[in-house]
Amino acid sequence: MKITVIGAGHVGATAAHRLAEMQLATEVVLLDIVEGIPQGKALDMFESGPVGLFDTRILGTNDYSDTANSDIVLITAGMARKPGMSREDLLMKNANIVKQVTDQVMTYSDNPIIIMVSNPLDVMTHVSYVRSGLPKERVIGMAGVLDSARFRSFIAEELDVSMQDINAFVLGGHGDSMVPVVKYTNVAGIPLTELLPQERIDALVERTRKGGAEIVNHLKDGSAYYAPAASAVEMIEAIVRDRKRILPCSVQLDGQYGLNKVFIGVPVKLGRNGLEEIIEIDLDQTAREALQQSAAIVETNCNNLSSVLA
Ligand SMILES: NC(=O)c1ccc[n+]([C@@H]2O[C@H](COP(=O)([O-])OP(=O)(O)OC[C@H]3O[C@@H](n4cnc5c(N)ncnc54)[C@H](O)[C@@H]3O)[C@@H](O)[C@H]2O)c1
Ligand SMILES: O=C(O)C[C@H](O)C(=O)O
Repeated sequence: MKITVIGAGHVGATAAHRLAEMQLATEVVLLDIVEGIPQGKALDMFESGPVGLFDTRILGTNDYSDTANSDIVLITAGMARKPGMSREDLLMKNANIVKQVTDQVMTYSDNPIIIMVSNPLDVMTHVSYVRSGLPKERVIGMAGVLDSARFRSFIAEELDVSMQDINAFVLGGHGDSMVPVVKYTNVAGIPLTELLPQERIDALVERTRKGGAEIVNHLKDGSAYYAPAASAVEMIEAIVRDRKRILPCSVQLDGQYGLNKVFIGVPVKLGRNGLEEIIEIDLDQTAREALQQSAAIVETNCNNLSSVLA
């Protein structure tokens, strides 16, 4: 198994190290446009092998030929936002980066599974899907796992219970219009609505929606990376180990939820073939409308990119 991580910044480097420690690949390639950074970080990670107890080879490079025949490619290249910015403010710059990165990846790997991280997430997944020519099962965006992890961590803290017992789904686009689905949120099977009053649930939902911005406002010069990297690696682990995990991911819908040809976060089954099934859950009217609103924003942003995608 060969896994390439494009972008050796905060998310990319953190994910590469985690992939190596978990021995999810025999070889991890870390590529960045800046000379020296991927080489230095990869060597540093490799040297942690004897104490981290892993044998994964890690190569840092600026040369796409080193990514040849990758099974999985994690794309984290691009700008991160700063306080006051929305993820959409990154649209044009990152679309050009993701387009160029995808073209290079596809020059050296015939049939990789691409996991997108760069923002705005759903639109960048669309860009990579269009440029790569890969089937939709092989281009998947990471956001729902992160947004759900945030919601789960806030619920665990509020109830003073183990994170392990919290199940939650956050669907929709990875933006202010994301859709935390309280109906499917439970603590060891007990519906959240039986454990918390509605106003506390509303507060946790609101904090989840703004979870990315909360961290940007602390960091001042960049965005979250520990939870995002862990979330991307959870998706990769499901694929590498053919776990058939049900995780919320951004995938292209084909009529499900009344939506067509748009990338949006929904529950899917992830296994060796990438996206193995889109799961259509019953949503109440408010959640269904919120999902459709979220999808409309993604569609508008994709339409604004026709010149980049030409
Ligand atoms: N989907 C999510 O939930 C999620 C979570 C966190 C971050 N993100 C996004 O991920 C992206 C990366 O975030 P980060 O914190 O790692 O940023 P970062 O600035 O730390 O790293 C980005 C890296 O991309 C590299 N890069 C830029 N252009 C490139 C190119 N053409 N080819 C190769 N590498 C290139 C930069 O040199 C840099 O090292 C951002 O767009 C951010 O918004 C998304
Ligand atoms: O908030 C950001 O810009 C980064 C990422 O999308 C996040 O949710 O942490």
